[in-house]
Amino acid sequence: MQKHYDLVVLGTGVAGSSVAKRCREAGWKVAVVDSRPFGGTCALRGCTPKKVLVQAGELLDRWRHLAGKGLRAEEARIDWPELMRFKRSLIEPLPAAREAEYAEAGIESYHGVARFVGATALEVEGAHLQGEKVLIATGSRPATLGIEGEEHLASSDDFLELGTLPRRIVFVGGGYISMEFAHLAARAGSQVHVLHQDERPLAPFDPDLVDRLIEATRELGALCLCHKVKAIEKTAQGLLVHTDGDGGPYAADLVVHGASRVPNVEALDLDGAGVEAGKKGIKVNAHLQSVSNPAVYAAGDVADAPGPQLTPVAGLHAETVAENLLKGNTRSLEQAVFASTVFTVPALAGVGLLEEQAQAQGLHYRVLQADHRDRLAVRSLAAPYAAHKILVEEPGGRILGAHLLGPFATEIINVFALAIQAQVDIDQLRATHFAYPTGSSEIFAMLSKG
Ligand SMILES: Cc1cc2nc3c(=O)[nH]c(=O)nc-3n(C[C@H](O)[C@H](O)[C@H](O)COP(=O)(O)OP(=O)(O)OC[C@H]3O[C@@H](n4cnc5c(N)ncnc54)[C@H](O)[C@@H]3O)c2cc1C
Ligand SMILES: NC(=O)c1ccc[n+]([C@@H]2O[C@H](COP(=O)([O-])OP(=O)(O)OC[C@H]3O[C@@H](n4cnc5c(N)ncnc54)[C@H](O)[C@@H]3O)[C@@H](O)[C@H]2O)c1
Repeated sequence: MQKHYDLVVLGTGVAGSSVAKRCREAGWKVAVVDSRPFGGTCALRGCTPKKVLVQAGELLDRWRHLAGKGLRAEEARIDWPELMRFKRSLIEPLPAAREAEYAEAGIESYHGVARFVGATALEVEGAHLQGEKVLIATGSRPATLGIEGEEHLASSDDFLELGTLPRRIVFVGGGYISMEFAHLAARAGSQVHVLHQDERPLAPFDPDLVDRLIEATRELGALCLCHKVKAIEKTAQGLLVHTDGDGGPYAADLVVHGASRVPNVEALDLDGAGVEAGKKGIKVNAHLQSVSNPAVYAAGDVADAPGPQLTPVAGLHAETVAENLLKGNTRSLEQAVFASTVFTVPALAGVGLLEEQAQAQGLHYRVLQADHRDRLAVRSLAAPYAAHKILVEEPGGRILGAHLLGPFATEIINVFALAIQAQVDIDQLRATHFAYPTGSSEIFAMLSKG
C-alpha cells in the first residue's frame, strides 16, 4: 500500500530535520527516512562527538603548558576508553530523542535505505511512500580514492568509535578530519603521520597560519608530510602505507580516511526519478530545486550548491528550501559569510577572503598581521602559538577577511564573521567596548597595529 505525504524528507541530519519540522509546523503531512540512527553526521558522527574528544586534548594541552606555573600536571593524561564512554553517554541518547521529537510533532518516521521508484515515489524497506514534494538531504560519505588496499582504510566514523587507541596511526589527506584527529591522537599517545597530496594541508585557510600550525603539529610529535597515498598493504605486522614520494612506506596499526567526502547519492536510484546529479551532488537551481525534476529539492552536503560541506551551510540550505516549499520558490540561496574552524590545538579559524582571493578580485587592502604570543592574555595561558592576519579594504576600512591561530581563535572568529556580514568597518569594531580581559578584548590590539 502506498502512503501519501505532502513532503518526504530523505535524511535526518541538520538539513533534513529542519525542513521536516518547518513544514510540519505549517500543517504539512511529513515523513522522514533515514538508513542510519536518526540525527545525521554532525550530531552523531561529526561535529559534536568530535568536539567532546578534541576538547579533552585542548584541556590537556593547556594543563601541560601551565605545569610548573601553579598547576601540577604529572598525572594529566587522556584515558581513551573513559573519554569514549563519556562521549557515548552524550551521543547515544540522541537518535531516540530525535525520533520522539518527530513523533510528538506528528512527523512519521521510516528506517531504511530510500530509493526512488518514480518521480516522487520512494521505496523504503518494502514501504511505498509518495510525496507531493521530496527533499534529498542524504549528506556525504568518504570519497572512493581508487587506490590499492582501499578496503583497509578506517573512516572518521570508525575513528570516533575506537575502543582503544592504536599505537601508530596514519591519516590520509590533509584536511579538517586528518588534522583534528591527528592532534587528538598524538596528545593521547599515538605516533601519528598525516600524508597529504597538496603543497600544504588545509587549503581553505591562510597559508602563513597553516605553516605555523604545521610547526606546532611537528612539536607535538606528529608529522605532516606532502605525499600522495597510492596504496595500503596489509602485512603480518599491521599496515603499510605507500606513497608516490620518496618517503615511506609508513607502518601503521590504523590508517584513517581524511581525503575528502562526496555526496551520498548512489543508493537513491536517481534515474528512476529523473533527478540529475554530478560529482558535486544533486544539480539544483538557486532555489535548491532539482534542475530536472521540479518536485524534488536538495539541501546540505548532497546538494551541488555554493559553499563548503559544513553544518552552518546545511542550515542555510534548509532555511532556503523550507521557505521555497512553503511559499513557492520565493527565496534564492543568498551569498553568506561562513566562519570555519579547525579544532586543532592551537586552533585555526578563518572567515571572509584569503589574500589570494582578494587579489584575484582586484581589491585594494592592507594586512594587519602579528604574532601575538607576547600579549599578556596569551602569556597567562602559556600558549606557544597565537597569530592573526586581517585584511582591511583601502580606502573605506571594510573587513575583507580574518584569519586567526591560537587560544581564542574559535570564538573571536565569530565576531569577525558578524563584522563582515553586517559590514561593520574597522573603526566601528575598534570602537566596540568588549568585556575585559576576554578573548574578544584582544581584537582592539589586533586592529591597532600593522
Ligand atoms: C568527522 C566530521 C567532523 C565534522 N566536524 C564539523 C564541524 O566541526 N563543523 C562543521 O560545521 N561541520 C563539520 N562537519 C561537516 C558536517 O557534519 C556536515 O556538513 C553536516 O553534517 C551535513 O549535514 P547534512 O544534513 O547535509 O547531512 P547528514 O548530517 O550527513 O545527514 C544525512 C543523513 O542521510 C542519511 N542517508 C544517506 N543516504 C540515505 C538513503 N539512501 N536513504 C535514507 N537515508 C539516507 C544518512 O544516514 C544521514 O543520517 C564534520 C563532518 C565530519 C565527517
Ligand atoms: N571543523 C570542521 O568544520 C570540519 C571537521 C571535519 C570535517 N569537516 C567537513 O568535512 C569535509 C571532509 O573532510 P576531509 O578532512 O575528509 O576533507 P578535506 O576536503 O578537508 O581534505 C581532504 C584532503 O585530502 C587530500 N587528499 C585526497 N586524496 C589524497 C591522497 N590519495 N593522498 C593524500 N592526500 C589526499 C586533499 O588534497 C585534501 O587536502 C571537509 O571538507 C569539511 O567540509 C569539517
